[in-house]
Amino acid sequence: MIKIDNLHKKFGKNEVLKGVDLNIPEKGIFAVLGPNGSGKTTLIKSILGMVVPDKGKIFIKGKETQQNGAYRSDIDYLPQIANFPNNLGVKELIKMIKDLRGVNADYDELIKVFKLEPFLNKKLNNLSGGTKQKVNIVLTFMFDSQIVILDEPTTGLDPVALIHLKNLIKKEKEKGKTILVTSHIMSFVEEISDEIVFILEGKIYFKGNLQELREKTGEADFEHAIANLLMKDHA
Ligand SMILES: Nc1ncnc2c1ncn2[C@@H]1O[C@H](COP(=O)(O)OP(=O)(O)OP(=O)(O)O)[C@@H](O)[C@H]1O
Repeated sequence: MIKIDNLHKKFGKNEVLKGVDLNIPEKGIFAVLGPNGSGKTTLIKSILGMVVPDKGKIFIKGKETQQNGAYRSDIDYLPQIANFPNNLGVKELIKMIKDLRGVNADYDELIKVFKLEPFLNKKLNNLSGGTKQKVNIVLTFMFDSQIVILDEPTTGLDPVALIHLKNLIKKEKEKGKTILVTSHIMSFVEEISDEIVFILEGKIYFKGNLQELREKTGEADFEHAIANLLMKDHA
């Protein structure tokens, strides 16, 4: 579904991606993990065409992304920091994004699940961080693309909203979607992920399922297994 060949990206002298090779098959939840600043968002933005790599190729469904931007309409994206226009109301924003995208959007159920009805006519700058994130989630999941990319989707969510988010992600996977997610919340990653993709020193240091991760690190506990990989950073 997503194939990345020898991807390089630097910002000034800061070499962030140093030859990333990655193959993400169809259907499943793939967690992109790594230390702060390791390049998770840079990798995601490269897939989305929001960062232009210095070298390397990205293929989505077999088609090279740099040659045709049309593939982007096949991806639903939840950004780490959503910069909403603050003077818009929630309902107006939802409608605006729907019209911009120009495809079918289904948001009534999502608004209900995340209990956003009381906020529909409120301006975005009057909302709490967690409520803004719920709006961010609605804007992502109201579409029905084959690929879903979620950059830190749990930020600011209360435990009830977190449960709804997890159910939503699992439900989307059952529809056959390919979901890429970054998060620093290990219990969340452990519960939802089929595979872990771990970035270290600009490359994919590990890719495999939870069992393979346990075997590689010798740690039965997921959080300790990830910490074990993270500590390789300081070796
Ligand atoms: N537009 C940019 N200009 C300059 N440097 C950038 C830019 N975007 C990212 N970087 C740098 O690239 C490195 C990787 O950043 P990135 O946001 O991809 O990391 P991350 O793994 O997502 O981090 P975190 O876990 O903290 O969210 C960092 O050192 C960051 O400062």
